[in-house]
Amino acid sequence: MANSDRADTAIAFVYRGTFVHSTQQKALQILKDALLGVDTQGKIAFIEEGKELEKLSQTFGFKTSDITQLAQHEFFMPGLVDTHIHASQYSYAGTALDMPLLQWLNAYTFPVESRFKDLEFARKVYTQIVRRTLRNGTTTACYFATIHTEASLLLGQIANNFGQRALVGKVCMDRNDCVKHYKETLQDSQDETCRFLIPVVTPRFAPSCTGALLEQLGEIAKNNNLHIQSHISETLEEVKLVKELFPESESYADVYYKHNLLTDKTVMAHGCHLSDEELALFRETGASLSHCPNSNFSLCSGVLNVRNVLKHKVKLGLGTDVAGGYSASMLDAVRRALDASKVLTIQDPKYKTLSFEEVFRIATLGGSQALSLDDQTGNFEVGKDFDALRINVAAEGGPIDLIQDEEPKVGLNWLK
Ligand SMILES: O=c1[nH]c(=O)c2nc[nH]c2[nH]1
Ligand SMILES: [Zn+2]
Repeated sequence: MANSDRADTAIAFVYRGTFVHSTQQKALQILKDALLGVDTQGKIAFIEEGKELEKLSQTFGFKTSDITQLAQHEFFMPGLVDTHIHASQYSYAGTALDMPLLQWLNAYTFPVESRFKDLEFARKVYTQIVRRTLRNGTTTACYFATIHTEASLLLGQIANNFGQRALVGKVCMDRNDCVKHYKETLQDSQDETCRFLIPVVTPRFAPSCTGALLEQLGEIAKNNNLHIQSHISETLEEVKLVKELFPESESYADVYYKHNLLTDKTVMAHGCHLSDEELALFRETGASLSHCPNSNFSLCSGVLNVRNVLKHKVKLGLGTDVAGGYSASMLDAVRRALDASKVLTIQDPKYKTLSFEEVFRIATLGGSQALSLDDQTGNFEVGKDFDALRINVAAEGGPIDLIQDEEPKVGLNWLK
């Protein structure tokens, strides 16, 4: 939209100062002394250099006295996007990390998740996780809830009340031989997914679902143009199990593909052990991956080769994967993603370590692309929602000690 068209919308806020974000071309762009206007719908009306003030105030009809000036040590950045987090598992985050995935699910996860039929327990945990992630700078989250529809709806309501952009999935699973009461019938899983408002169709992962359920979920997603989320190729043991359970499929990715669950609105967590052929299938279908390094280290699952994912032009976001990941902070996910990349460089010195700037992009713009929300959020482009964090690196009692007279640097320590 041209500025003259945008001028028709009333301006609610104008900020002047430093803006840091990513674009397709630049992993990290620092705009110093920029002016950003937000319209009454919360959308970015303009972002231009400070020297354009006169022209902008005439075009958009705001007074210079209305401008909010950021302090020297402040900047705006886009809200962080957590592309994979289990809200229900927050109740035991930071504990129970002494087993690999399949055993961990049976010993800890399923028994805890089965408690979410109790709405008061659900309200308590879901309020805490939404509060905590918002405090950590996560303005958009793609949540797994549990198999319970009412509690999953409650999570959506709580996120909405706190002002967090949330995709919420009622978990679907009609196969669970370990905690026998924590599963649904095929019919219930289908009916409850349809009853759930704005659902993210959420088959837990292929081993928890029969082919019949995967097929129904693929149909529901297709008929209603819905987002889809699941897990894929997190551990080698899981890959082997999927081969046994779905012998007719060529690969793990093919299981989802055959059931119409790999689309341009799909986000799959992990993908540590995907082959190049499977990555090509992701690229072809427009499906994306959520890189969850804390979880991958904590459950000893594997190390995602992010360079290879990017080389295959697969959309990629970052996820905390609470509680396989012990931290609900996306800043932790950024740090772990860098660690994971360095592990690969240690193993093969020719591996080009990811830069901080690249991981910043994956945590913001990449996440919005992975969730197919990049028309609304992810960076400071005109027309998108103003979805931002105001960072003060010199905040009283904050975690950073500034060296006098130095220019503020963008690094890994602006948030606790
Ligand atoms: O990290 C994970 N957390 C889970 O809850 C889960 N379920 C299936 N696969 C999973 N992986
Ligand atoms: Zn997960």
